Order: sequence, then structure tokens, then C-alpha cells
Amino acid sequence: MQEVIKGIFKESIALKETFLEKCLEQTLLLAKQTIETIKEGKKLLFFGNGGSAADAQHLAAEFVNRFQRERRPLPAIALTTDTSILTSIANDYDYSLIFVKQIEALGQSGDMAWGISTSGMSPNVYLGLKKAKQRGLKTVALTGGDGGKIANIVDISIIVPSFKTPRIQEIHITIGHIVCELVERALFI
Ligand SMILES: O=C(CO)[C@@H](O)[C@H](O)[C@H](O)[C@H](O)COP(=O)(O)O
Ligand SMILES: [Zn+2]
Repeated sequence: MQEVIKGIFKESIALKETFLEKCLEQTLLLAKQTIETIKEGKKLLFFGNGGSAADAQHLAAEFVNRFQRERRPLPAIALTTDTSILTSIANDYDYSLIFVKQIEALGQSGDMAWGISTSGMSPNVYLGLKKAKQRGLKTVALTGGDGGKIANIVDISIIVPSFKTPRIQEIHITIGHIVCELVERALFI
């Protein structure tokens, strides 16, 4: 078991190093665009499935509550949390529309939609991002693997260079935390 633990840490460390070499510029761009979005008084919408739904909620909480500094709450929402909305859309229409309808209801021009999908293939994330773009939101995809079909349709695409879902997720949440840190440094003393 110790070897398994060591192996996972080594894999995670190596992937983070590769990520830093390949994706620093995109991460910086994401942070800058997020800062601009908040400065303009617009909001952030986060969504994904499974572990990525947890990431969506985790990140929305960092913005609305606080990250590391005492400061005013910032406008962010996870589209993964309201079980009545989620179950009624999935039940009456289709699971692929759970984010689309919420973006139609809540997304406004200039807001920023973050779709999180390790495969880049989840239909509900894909359709949510397409709708966001249609409505004039800035679109962000955090993916992995080859980016799937989601990576191509967004303004800012960050593809973690791995096909292992948990390792990709670990970098997604690191990216989220980095953006939180840079937002707080840029906007609050
Ligand atoms: O957390 C994990 C695996 O680490 C799972 O819950 C995982 O998020 C789910 O299988 C998702 O449905 C995968 O969707 P996606 O990342 O491919 O969009
Ligand atoms: Zn997981």
C-alpha cells in the first residue's frame, strides 16, 4: 500500500510539473478574465458532474464566502446544487439540459461560465457551454485527455495533459484555488 501511495503522489507531482510547463499562460489568462468579470460586476457560474460538481460548489463557496482574505462576498453560483431544479429538468426534459436551462434563467451577457469535465465529453456540460456562448457569457472549459468536444467551443480552454480522472480533478481544483488567490490579490488589500 505504501508503494501505491508513493506512486499516486509521484504521478500527481509529475503531472503538476508538466501542467505548469504547458498551461501557465492559459491559467494566467483565466485569472485575468475572472478578475475583469468581477470588476465589471458580473458573476461566475460553475458546473460539472460527479467530482466536478463538487469542484463547482467548492469554488462558488470560495467566492461567495471568502478564500483567504477578509473581503466582501463575490458573485458566484454552482449550477449543481438545487435538487428540485436538477431533478425536474432531468425528469421532464433530459439530463443533458440540467445546465442549459439554468444558464438560460440565470446567465447574463458578460458573466463567466466555467464548465468542468475531465473527459470534455459530458453532454450537459457541452450544451451548457454552448448556451452560455450563445447568450454572450465568457466561456471557460477545464478538461483533460484530449479536451473532448468541449475544449473547442470555449473562449478559454485549459486541458490537463492526463487521461486519469482523479489526477485531472486534482489539478482542476488547484487551478480554481490559484484563480481565487489571484482574484483576492488583485481586488483586495
Ligand atoms: O470524481 C469522480 C472520479 O474521480 C467521478 O465522480 C466523476 O466526476 C464522474 O464519473 C463524472 O460523471 C465524470 O464526468 P466528466 O468529468 O467526464 O465530465
Ligand atoms: Zn473523484
